[in-house]
Amino acid sequence: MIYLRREVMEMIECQNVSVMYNNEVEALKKVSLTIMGPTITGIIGPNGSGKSTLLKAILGMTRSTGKISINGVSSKKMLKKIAYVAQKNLIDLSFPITVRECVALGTLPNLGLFKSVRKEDWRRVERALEVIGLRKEQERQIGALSGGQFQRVLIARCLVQDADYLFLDEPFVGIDMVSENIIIKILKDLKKRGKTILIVHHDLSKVEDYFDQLVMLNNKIIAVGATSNVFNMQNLKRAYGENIFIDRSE
Ligand SMILES: Nc1ncnc2c1ncn2[C@@H]1O[C@H](COP(=O)(O)OP(=O)(O)OP(=O)(O)O)[C@@H](O)[C@H]1O
Repeated sequence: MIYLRREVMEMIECQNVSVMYNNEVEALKKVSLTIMGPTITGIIGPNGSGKSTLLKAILGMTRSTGKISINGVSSKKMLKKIAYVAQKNLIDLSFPITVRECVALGTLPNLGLFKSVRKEDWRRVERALEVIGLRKEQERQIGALSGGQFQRVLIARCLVQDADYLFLDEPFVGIDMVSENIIIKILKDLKKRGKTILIVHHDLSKVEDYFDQLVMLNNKIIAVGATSNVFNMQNLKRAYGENIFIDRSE
């Protein structure tokens, strides 16, 4: 059998993208960048530097000026191709839904209105639960999971959606090391399968292990490119200030 590798180059492009909240906070100032895929790209910068806003602007969740395109098409027309996991504190864990049902929500963007989840989709749900190691917990309510387990469920929902792009906002905050390692392994595997992954991240000690590319922000672009070119003291000081300290010890 001959396997043909997909040679389409994925690309996210922002040209002069600005976001102003309430006519007073300029969260993004004329941000221009190109993210080539498949890659795992980290978006880093201090608190309030516009990291989440950048994801939301690409997703059309916040009003922006400038031009944002994915593979040359306006990003708003590409939303079906993007799976998004918001910051954990924005998700209602008291919603009465089981792990299995939560993962199955990932099938909805590809279903027609009022259609129910198909048999083959439930098989994809089973496989995703297997990959994240939570098959035994599938009938549990999501509110009864640990933070790390819940984050894994959200990743499983993205796997089921089978989107080309994955946007994750602070996926590793407040989770255990086992879950973090499982998630990063899955993400590296997804990259090998051609996905382009954007992660808002704040733990600088992991940056070199996790990301091929970096977007360093401080409301404007400080640097963009390969992690080996961007992640240096000079850029870090420009983004975070002179007192930056990185703890690389485990
Ligand atoms: N909905 C909103 N209304 C008004 N201001 C907002 C809104 N969302 C974000 N901001 C402001 O825009 C700026 C950028 O916020 P954003 O959440 O994008 O930063 P961030 O880098 O993701 O921050 P953090 O690391 O703290 O999560 C901040 O000053 C924030 O207070």
